[in-house]
Amino acid sequence: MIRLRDVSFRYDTAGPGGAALRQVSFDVPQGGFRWLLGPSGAGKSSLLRLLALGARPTSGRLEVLGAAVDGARRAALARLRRRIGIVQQDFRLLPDLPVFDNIALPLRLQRRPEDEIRDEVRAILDWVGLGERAASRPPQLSGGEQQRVAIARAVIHRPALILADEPTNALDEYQAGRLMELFRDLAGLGTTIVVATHNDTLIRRYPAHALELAQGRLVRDG
Ligand SMILES: Nc1ncnc2c1ncn2[C@@H]1O[C@H](COP(=O)(O)OP(=O)(O)OP(=O)(O)O)[C@@H](O)[C@H]1O
Repeated sequence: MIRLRDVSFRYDTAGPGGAALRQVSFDVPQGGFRWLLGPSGAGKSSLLRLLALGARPTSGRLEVLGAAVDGARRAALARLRRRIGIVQQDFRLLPDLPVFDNIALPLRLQRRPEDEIRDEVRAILDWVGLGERAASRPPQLSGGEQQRVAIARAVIHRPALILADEPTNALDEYQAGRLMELFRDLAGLGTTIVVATHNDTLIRRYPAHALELAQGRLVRDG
């Protein structure tokens, strides 16, 4: 469950009048899927950053997974963050760690036993078609392969909320379709999912409730 009420956000470095989000209000129920749309600079990444607890609103009220973010202690935010899976536009993989360990990170943070971790990582590596690349380092992979590692890392710990910024931009149509089917299955199991994209073909193929931003304001919720 996500709830925003009159959320505004301005970067510390922004000039006068340069708010990235202006009085944005919406709800997403648990298990809801939302496209996040809008032209470049509209505020999509900024909104995802707030939802990922990477920054706090400048004003307004934000609840993520049912918890109020304003005033929450850092330890509480850190616990909440572990229930969120994030696919960033630039993947943010650790270049010196093998693919296996990149994907295992969220499970290691949960202190899961190593034999369980091995089984889970192997299964998801097969699902993303990278079963043979477990020992490779991210810089040895293509863009699409790196994006699939980032997706695997975002979903492996079965987060309650998935936030994805252009998660298909390096994928081919077949892989993008499989990702959308995974998202649909996960939403059906109660995962809340927000996906920012410019991919019109994908949006047409998978029509869903959309949140649309323009110059930091929410101009569509439906
Ligand atoms: N680190 C930053 N410091 C200052 N201003 C920023 C920063 N990041 C983004 N902005 C500004 O905030 C506004 C919203 O940017 P944001 O990145 O959220 O847009 P976006 O919709 O995600 O764009 P894109 O589709 O290009 O990724 C823009 O005016 C941008 O210039």
